[in-house]
Amino acid sequence: MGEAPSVGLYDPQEESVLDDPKSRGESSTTIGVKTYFIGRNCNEGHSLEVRIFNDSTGQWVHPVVLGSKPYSCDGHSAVTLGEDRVVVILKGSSPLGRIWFLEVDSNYVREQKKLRGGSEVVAWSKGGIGSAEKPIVISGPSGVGKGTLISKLMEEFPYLFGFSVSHTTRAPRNMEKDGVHYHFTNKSVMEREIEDGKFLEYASVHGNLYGTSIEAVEVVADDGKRCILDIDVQGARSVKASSIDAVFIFICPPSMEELEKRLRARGTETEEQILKRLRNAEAELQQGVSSGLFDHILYNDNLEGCYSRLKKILGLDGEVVPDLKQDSSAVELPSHHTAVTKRGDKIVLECKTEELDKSSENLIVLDTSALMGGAPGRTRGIQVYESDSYSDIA
Ligand SMILES: Nc1nc2c(ncn2[C@@H]2O[C@H](COP(=O)(O)OP(=O)(O)O)[C@@H](O)[C@H]2O)c(=O)[nH]1
Ligand SMILES: Nc1ncnc2c1ncn2[C@@H]1O[C@H](COP(=O)(O)OP(=O)(O)O)[C@@H](O)[C@H]1O
Repeated sequence: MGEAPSVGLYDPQEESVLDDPKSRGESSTTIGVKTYFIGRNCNEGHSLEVRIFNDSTGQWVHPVVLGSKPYSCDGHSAVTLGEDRVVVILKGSSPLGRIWFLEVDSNYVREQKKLRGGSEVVAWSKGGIGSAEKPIVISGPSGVGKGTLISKLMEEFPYLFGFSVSHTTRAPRNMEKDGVHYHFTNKSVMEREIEDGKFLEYASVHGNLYGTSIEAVEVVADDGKRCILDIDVQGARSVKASSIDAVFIFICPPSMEELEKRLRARGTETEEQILKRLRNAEAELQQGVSSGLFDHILYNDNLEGCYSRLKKILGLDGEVVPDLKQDSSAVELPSHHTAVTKRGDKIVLECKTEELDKSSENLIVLDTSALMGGAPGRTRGIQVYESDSYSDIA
């Protein structure tokens, strides 16, 4: 294992060590020959920045940083978890979540390194407490009724579901609003954002680019809702190959004639676009039905019947509608901790609480033994509980 460099802050201008990182709120954690320095950047709204010292080469590296960055005003603690990630626990007010993971050698990071010609890459993933419900991916040919079914679901259960607003380079239709139905963008901007690692998946569909940004899914999860993605079969395949664990649903038309009728009746496409969509529908249907990619295939013959079957799949057909909100029974993480230690899979925070003018110490345990997901999405499955003493923590 490499030794951490003499403590100090790297000055990108000077390429030299300046002062003690602790005095600037910077943490350092070592995995193998690399030490990861994580500290806030006051020039960039207090986002946490990452730089790496490679002990074997004696070089400092500024990695490509993927994912949304955490923000911290009051400091943080960092501990390694296995050989592939660092857990970062923020102090102070953190409306967007207190637990973050910096992946340094996960499958996703290795893939991204390869795509970027071997450059050093790290990726942030926000931590999710408890096991939030899986996102729902809905695919199917144009005009089959995906949007109609999703709208019905969102109208009936607005507090349970949130729609992942995709980016697209196609022109808006009459009634479509930017930021609501899609984020309308152009090809060069979207290609640059894809290059910057801002998208969970993207595909060229009917001659335009479409993609789901990491942020689109995060916004829904931050709202404590279950995310619905309306994406094509290529996008569904990318999501399936990623760390995101989702429910995959494919919607089929009763016949090609009925599909054509619905597309024409919608009246949103030109004749040329309708013909292109119908041509593409054949291949989509074949892949959707036979690829084994989808967990459920629904025939949208009669709308109400199809909607009922969709609700059944999602466990919404009973009298008691389940509370799909994120685990509300979880212990709240206090805004400050005084020390952090690691015991196997468990991270223990020592916290001081001030109540009725009395201060007491307690231990908050973050159990990471059943983590799921990870960058480019969330890392879910953290269990949080209180403990009276270290001896109770197995
Ligand atoms: N891969 C991918 N496909 C998307 C995304 N957003 C929409 N699509 C798909 O793009 C296709 C065309 O969508 P759209 O232009 O809205 O037409 P519509 O399906 O006829 O309503 C549909 O199959 C959508 O499911 C996305 O973010 N990623
Ligand atoms: N089961 C159905 N029967 C008849 N028309 C339907 C049905 N489901 C949807 N439609 C209609 O078909 C058209 C296409 O539906 P839409 O939801 O826009 O499809 P998609 O989002 O899959 O492209 C819309 O005009 C919609 O009202």
